[in-house]
Amino acid sequence: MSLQGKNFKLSNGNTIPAVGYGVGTKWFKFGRNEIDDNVVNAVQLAIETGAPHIDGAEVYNTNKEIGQSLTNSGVKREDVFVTDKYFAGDGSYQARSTNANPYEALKADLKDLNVDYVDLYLIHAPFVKKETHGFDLAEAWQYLEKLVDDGYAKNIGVSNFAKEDLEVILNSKPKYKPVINQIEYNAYLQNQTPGIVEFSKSNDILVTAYSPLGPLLKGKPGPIDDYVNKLASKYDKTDSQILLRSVLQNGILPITTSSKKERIKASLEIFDFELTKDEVSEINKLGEQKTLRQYWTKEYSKYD
Ligand SMILES: NC(=O)C1=CN([C@@H]2O[C@H](COP(=O)(O)OP(=O)(O)OC[C@H]3O[C@@H](n4cnc5c(N)ncnc54)[C@H](OP(=O)(O)O)[C@@H]3O)[C@@H](O)[C@H]2O)C=CC1
Ligand SMILES: O=C1Nc2ccccc2C1=O
Repeated sequence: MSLQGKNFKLSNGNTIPAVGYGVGTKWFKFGRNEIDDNVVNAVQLAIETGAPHIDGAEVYNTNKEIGQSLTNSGVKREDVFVTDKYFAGDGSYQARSTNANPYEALKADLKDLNVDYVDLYLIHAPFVKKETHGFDLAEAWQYLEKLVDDGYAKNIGVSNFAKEDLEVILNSKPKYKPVINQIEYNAYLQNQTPGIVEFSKSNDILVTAYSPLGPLLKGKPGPIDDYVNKLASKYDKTDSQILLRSVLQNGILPITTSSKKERIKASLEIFDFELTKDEVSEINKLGEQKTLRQYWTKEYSKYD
């Protein structure tokens, strides 16, 4: 779970590149089934710029594009870390995996991704119910464990899980514990759900942060603006690099994205400087003055 160079070490001893490139959000194309060359080109650009970690999901409907970009770039399979996610759906999102269960879902996704295995498979959100899915959360987890045993996933984890959801899995005597909880995290949302960062860390579950640049993109004007900008001048970095670095120094892995080569490159150049402990604390402290939540608002904005 600790940062070692440009990787985090996971509780199972495996490693994960410490910055992820997302193929959801601006690339999300649920319901559009033709291959989108803009997405192929963007992911290819990211891989060719050196991004070693690609964050996809069935619901993004961009797995074929990821597969195409892996082929086009000629990158060796072992040199890129590929994540996929099982989308259970729920009341607020119409989308739902078209497959019967996570085991069948990943096997179908591997064909689109044109790979034999993924490095990480996540349950995209905890809204799995026996009545609607035919299996509960603990049983969903067993499908992921079987994917590990059968060689289709190297690591398994969860996303958007609250403490209670993690407890369901941890208390079910799992064969493998979740190694990751991917949640929305930025200076203005330091816990997607109450106490989730501390709870995840204390169970050796690495927190990964989606939408880490929220304060820059959706949070302005805001209480961290001037301070982040001052640090950017001090370290000769961009505001976004300061935000990504502060996420890392909170022991959390940032997942960002961009269509622009310079920004992709900048997102990978956050390992050659270090904020002081006080600077990270100050960003966190200033950040507490504001809340910014962009995803799963129907489920979680009750905590704001
Ligand atoms: N598990 C889940 O439920 C969720 C997972 N995710 C995952 O996380 C990924 C990242 O999420 P996202 O919210 O996009 O992350 P970010 O907060 O990093 O925002 C990325 C956006 O910022 C822009 N950007 C990048 N660098 C800069 C910069 N220096 N200055 C100004 N704008 C910049 C990019 O656009 P541009 O092209 O203009 O650079 C892009 O649209 C997703 O693609 C997905 O894989 C996201 C949401 C939910
Ligand atoms: O990237 C994403 N965009 C989304 C929109 C709604 C729910 C989940 C997601 C993602 O994971």
